[in-house]
Amino acid sequence: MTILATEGLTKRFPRVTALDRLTVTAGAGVTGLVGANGAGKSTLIKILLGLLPPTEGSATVLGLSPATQALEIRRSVGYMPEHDCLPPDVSATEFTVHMAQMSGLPRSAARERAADTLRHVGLYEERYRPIGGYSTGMRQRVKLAQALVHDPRLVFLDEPTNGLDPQGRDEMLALIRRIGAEFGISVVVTSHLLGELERVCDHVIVIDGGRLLRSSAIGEFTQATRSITVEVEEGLEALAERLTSLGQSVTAHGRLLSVDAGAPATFDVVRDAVVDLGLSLVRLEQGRHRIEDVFREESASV
Ligand SMILES: Nc1ncnc2c1ncn2[C@@H]1O[C@H](COP(=O)(O)OP(=O)(O)OP(=O)(O)O)[C@@H](O)[C@H]1O
Repeated sequence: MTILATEGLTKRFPRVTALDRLTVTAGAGVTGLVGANGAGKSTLIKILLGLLPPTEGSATVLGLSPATQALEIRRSVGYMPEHDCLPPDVSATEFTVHMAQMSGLPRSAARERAADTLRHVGLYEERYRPIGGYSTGMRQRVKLAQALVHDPRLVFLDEPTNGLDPQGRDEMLALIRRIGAEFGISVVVTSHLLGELERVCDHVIVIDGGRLLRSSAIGEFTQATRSITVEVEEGLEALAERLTSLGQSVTAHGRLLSVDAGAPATFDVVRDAVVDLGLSLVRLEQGRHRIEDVFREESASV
């Protein structure tokens, strides 16, 4: 089943072309939409929702046209925007019930759905507190709840991990996986980090400067870009030398080292080298790729 398709989709603003003849399709499941800041991700979502008209080209969402069937699309699609303007003086329950009613549910059904949805996103205990006192992570969950409350077939999540600490990010990613796997709702989720989407997506679309760079199943991405990122407080050069002498392929990116992880043992080799050299480890992560790395690989392989 195709959940979205674009054909030559172009959006020109007076000073910038945000989308440039984008032709892409995505099927059911969790799709990651990846691109650096300004790549055109939010513009694409807004066009798909019928909130912005394209300059040229066409698109469909769940087989519907955003140009002529935006209301039908909003009935079946949820949207978690990147920025929020949540009212500070109402509770998550009041807000989510209100959003459910806005999408056509009667009050009693809206209350029931809001309670269920808030429980699913992990906001049940705090649901009667005013949103003004919520942390960033809780606000993100309110935004997610309002996107899910009308039981959509598809949700667009625009940068849902923005502003979250590592634990909050992990929790949000786990929730996204559950939305796709347990509730059977298709998800399109944006991020500027391929590494975090790798963990939850079935398919990834990469855009750069409004153009399609790549669209593939996640397996093809991870094979092509598998690496380990390591950051130490001091002694990065010594670590790079040690790893190179151990036969590892190492690239420095400022304060970070990226190590090709061809073999499963590479992770242990890096950890042992850090310990042997007595370095203080800040970060050691598998499979976190900056989007720029994918761009480099793509242009190198052209
Ligand atoms: N309403 C607008 N008027 C003029 N330019 C705009 C408008 N909306 C977006 N743009 C420009 O279009 C380009 C793409 O923006 P968009 O918000 O779609 O990118 P993005 O990939 O979502 O990045 P970010 O994560 O930073 O929001 C940017 O150069 C942005 O400045």
